[in-house]
Amino acid sequence: MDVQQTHFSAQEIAALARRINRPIVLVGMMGVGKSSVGKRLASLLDCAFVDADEEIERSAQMTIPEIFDAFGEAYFRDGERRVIARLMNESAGEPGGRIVIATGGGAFCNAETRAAILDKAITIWLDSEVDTLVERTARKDNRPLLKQGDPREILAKLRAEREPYYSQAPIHVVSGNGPHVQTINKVLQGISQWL
Ligand SMILES: Nc1ncnc2c1ncn2[C@@H]1O[C@H](COP(=O)(O)OP(=O)(O)O)[C@@H](O)[C@H]1O
Ligand SMILES: O=C(O)C1=C[C@@H](OP(=O)(O)O)[C@@H](O)[C@H](O)C1
Ligand SMILES: [Mg+2]
Repeated sequence: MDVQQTHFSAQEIAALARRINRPIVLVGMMGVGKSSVGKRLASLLDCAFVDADEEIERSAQMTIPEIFDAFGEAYFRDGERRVIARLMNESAGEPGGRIVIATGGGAFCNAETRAAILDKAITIWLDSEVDTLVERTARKDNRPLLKQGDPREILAKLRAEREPYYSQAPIHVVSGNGPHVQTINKVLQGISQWL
């Protein structure tokens, strides 16, 4: 994403990037935009981007649906916990400690993972209405939890169950139906105000 598309000047974004001295971690429901917003945010801040789901797939040499199919959700959650612990530690090696990490939607519900992220990162809860989550998750067929019944019911139930965890993040950004840049502007503003 180009700086020109945001509400910020290149100088303002560079100055903000210099103030960031630890990982930025995106948490929130499936389809809220953690992966796609995270990638664009990292490119604007000129730092590395890691998607925890992709890391799990890379180390298992399997896709997430294949992992769920072959070994079940508990196995996936264990891998997810270990991968995020590793990413939180490795981020110290990035220039200025800056890196953007997109988590999978369930990761922040694990107490150990949540404590590590809250302790070491700038944590941003991306949040959307259920209708938006339904529409966005329907675009890709790679979320096994949504195959277990009606996706809208599952998303609404998980969103309500997980809100007590997500709401522990110090920065809350609502991602509406507009383009990515609208969410990015709110994220940049949220980080700037919180730092
Ligand atoms: N703010 C946004 N505006 C428009 N589309 C979005 C936005 N955030 C995400 N999307 C789209 O929604 C879908 C799911 O986004 P993704 O980043 O994979 O979410 P997550 O990683 O949180 O599950 C993708 O097609 C993505 O391009
Ligand atoms: O919410 C969840 O429990 C999950 C979210 C997915 O990631 P996204 O949030 O990036 O879709 C992925 O980790 C897995 O399918 C489980
Ligand atoms: Mg994702």
